[in-house]
Parts: sequence; structure tokens; C-alpha cells
Amino acid sequence: MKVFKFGGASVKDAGALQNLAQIVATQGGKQELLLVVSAMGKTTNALEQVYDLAVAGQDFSEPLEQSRQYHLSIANELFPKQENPVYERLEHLFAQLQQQLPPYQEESEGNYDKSYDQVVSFGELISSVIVHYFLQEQGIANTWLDSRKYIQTDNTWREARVDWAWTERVIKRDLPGILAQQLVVTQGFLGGTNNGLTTTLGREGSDFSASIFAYCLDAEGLYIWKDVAGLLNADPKRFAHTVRYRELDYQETVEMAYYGASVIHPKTIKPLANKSIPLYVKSFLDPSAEGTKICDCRFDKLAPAFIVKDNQCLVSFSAKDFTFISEKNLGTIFNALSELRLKINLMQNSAISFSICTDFYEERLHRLIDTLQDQFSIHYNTGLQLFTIKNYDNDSIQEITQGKEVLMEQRTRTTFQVVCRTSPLAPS
Ligand SMILES: Nc1ncnc2c1ncn2[C@@H]1O[C@H](COP(=O)(O)OP(=O)(O)O)[C@@H](O)[C@H]1O
Ligand SMILES: N[C@@H](CC(=O)OP(=O)(O)O)C(=O)O
Repeated sequence: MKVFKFGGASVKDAGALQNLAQIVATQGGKQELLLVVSAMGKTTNALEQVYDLAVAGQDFSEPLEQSRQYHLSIANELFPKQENPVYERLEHLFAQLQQQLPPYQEESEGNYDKSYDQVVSFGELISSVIVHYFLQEQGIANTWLDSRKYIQTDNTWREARVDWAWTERVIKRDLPGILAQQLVVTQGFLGGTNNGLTTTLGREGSDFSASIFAYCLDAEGLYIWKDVAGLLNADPKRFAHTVRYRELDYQETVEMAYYGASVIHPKTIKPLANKSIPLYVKSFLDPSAEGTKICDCRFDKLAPAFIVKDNQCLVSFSAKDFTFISEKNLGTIFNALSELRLKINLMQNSAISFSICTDFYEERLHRLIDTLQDQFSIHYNTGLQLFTIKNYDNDSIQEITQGKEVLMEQRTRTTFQVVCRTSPLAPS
């Protein structure tokens, strides 16, 4: 069997859904097929905005209505008959979503992340319902599956951790029988706790969902349909000249994803590598084109890969009592970072100071400073970019660093990383 994953761009409007149906009909073959779909277009961002307004006690009716109209207008193009059951399902989902958005209550303050998951998950629920009915309409019989009942997670809201044993057992128990009958349509990004609450697997986590299903079903391949020709050596939205990798090994791909190549969610690769399931990154704009195959393979020389992370922040700590940076100091700093879920993208230490480059989350940064300021003097710079070049050479380093103010630099035999300023210094 195969797993196909369709992200936001591939389901963003009625034309995209017609293209999706075409891909399923022509590329799915006669095999068993499970489809994992993301929210349509930028719906998750829109729902985040609605949720934040609700939390702030502000009026969220307009953006909520815009999102409803966006989905209904796609449905109107796809389902001209108003008696189509899709409309009832959609109205029901929007009514449920509305119920999750009460005016902000003081006592729910600690539940921001939990309620976030209950709200933003509607993007995937809605899109998968539309895809389900549309494929039916096109004569492609399919079962709509609630992935929250199959991908069981803990309650680490917004970044839930999968209970692999439970998930694999239940998927293996139920899905082969359904797949033998017909195609399955389910949601990416979502999981569920053992007491029936919705969780999400981290932004852009639908690739990971698809990988979980592929792993549990021992799929022969996972196909991720994107708006690019495959995995390229740089984001074509940032770099004028890119090359496509025809094949890449799991290790190389996981490193690119880890450093920030947003084309694939970093958690996607490990489950596939564990079972040697190939991952195909394919273009939904040119479905028969080759794309990129990620598998067990090895290459000696690869084109340098450029990865850019925006909105970075460089934080440096020095002990207030002028002692050297010791393992004990580092332990304290790492603990605080872990508590606040601040991920280190790059780090460096000298005799009396320790510096990290991390994604800039203002509120979490201030909490970090509050926690550590008794022990450390802390300075930070924001408005930075982190550039990573894998398989670098002198020309590629020159291309990236030319004309930029470099704040931190590091290199191994294969990887070059540099933090540069992109905007005026923010006060610290
Ligand atoms: N190395 C890369 N190769 C290809 N695309 C990349 C790369 N790095 C970043 N991208 C970006 O990833 C985008 C596709 O991923 P994404 O937007 O997450 O798709 P979707 O949400 O539809 O699944 C491309 O449009 C491209 O701008
Ligand atoms: N819709 C979710 C999950 C996701 O993976 O989306 P996409 O496949 O469009 O990146 C998000 O935007 O975070």
C-alpha cells in the first residue's frame, strides 16, 4: 500500500482539489491508498489568529466568518447541489468550532496550549471532509477516518508525543481491512489523548502524520505532493538558482530538515528510515515528473544545500560572580531552556560566556531572563538570520556571507553555520 500526503498548497482551492482527484486517479494506481490531508491553504494561520483574538477577549467573528466563507466558496464550486451532505457536515464542524471559542476566562489561562489544539485542529477536520465528499463525487469511493482515534499521543499540547505501541497496534488492527475495501482519507497534524481530547503534532506536522501511518502500515512508499519539483538544494522562494536532488539518503534529508529546510517536517524521516520506506517528494503541478526519492542510498558528492532560518535571537550568558562557564552553569541554563521549550539552533562557549542562537519568542525569552537573571548577566540581539550550508565549499560560503555582519560562525567538516544581522540592533 501507499500513503499520499497533500499539504495546504495542494488543497488551497477548488482547482487544487480537482488536481488532487486527478493525481489520486492517475498516480494511485490500483493499489491500496491512504490519503493524509492538511488544512486548506493558510487556514491554520487563520485559526491561530481567531484563537488569539478569543483569548484576548476581542471580537473574532470577522476572521472566523472569513474562514467559513473561504471553505464554503470552495464547496460551492465543487458541489453545485445544495442538498449535498457535505454542507451539513461543514455547518456542524463550524458550529463545533464556535463552541470551542468561548470568551476568555481567567481560570483557563494555564490552558492556552490545550485550547489551541481544540481550535486549530478544525482546519484539518474541515479539509478532510471536503476531500472525502469530493472524491466520492468523482467516483472514487473512500472512507473518512478520524486520525485522532488512531494516532494516540500524550498531552504535550501543540507538540504531542506519539504513543507508538498503541498507535501501531490499533492502525494494524483496523486499517488493513478498510484499505482492502477502499481508499482512506484522514487528517494530518492531529492526534488524540486516551481521554478523547485533540492534540496537534507541531506546526507543519502533517508530513509526520503521513510518516506515522506509512510506518504502522508498512507502506511501500510515502508520497508527499508539494508545489516544488522535489527536494531542492535551497528554497526557490529565496534563491534564484536551485538544483533538484534526484535521490538523497535519510541522514542527509533529516539534517536538512533539522537545520530548517521547511519543505519536510524534521520528524518525518526517522519512522521511514527505521523500516526503509522510501519517501518521494513530488510536484502536484507536474505529477508525472520524477521528483526526489529519499531512501537508503549513499552519495560522495552532493551540491551544497542552503538553509535559512529567520527571526533568530542570539542570547549570551555570563556568570555574575565572574566564575568560568562550568558544567553546573550550563546545566542550569539548559534546564531553563528545556522548561520553556526554547530550542538551541547553535551554541558556543568561551571562558566566561555561553551563547545560543534560538528562534525568537519574545514572551519565552523574557521568562528565560526572569528565571536566570539572578545568576547570570544576559544580553541578547534579535532580528537575526541563521544560515546553514551543508556540503559547503568556499564559493558557497562567500555567496552567503558577502556584505553581511557576522555575529557567530561555526563549521564542521560538512556543515557551515553563520548568524548574521538582518535588521537594526534591538535593545537588550
Ligand atoms: N530545500 C527545499 N526544497 C524545496 N522546497 C523548499 C526547500 N526549502 C524550503 N522549501 C519551501 O517548501 C515549500 C513547500 O513546503 P510547504 O509549504 O510546507 O508545503 P505544504 O504546506 O503544501 O505541505 C516550497 O514552496 C518551498 O518554498
Ligand atoms: N496545517 C498545519 C499542518 C501542516 O502540516 O500543514 P502543511 O502540510 O500545509 O505544512 C500547519 O499549517 O501547521
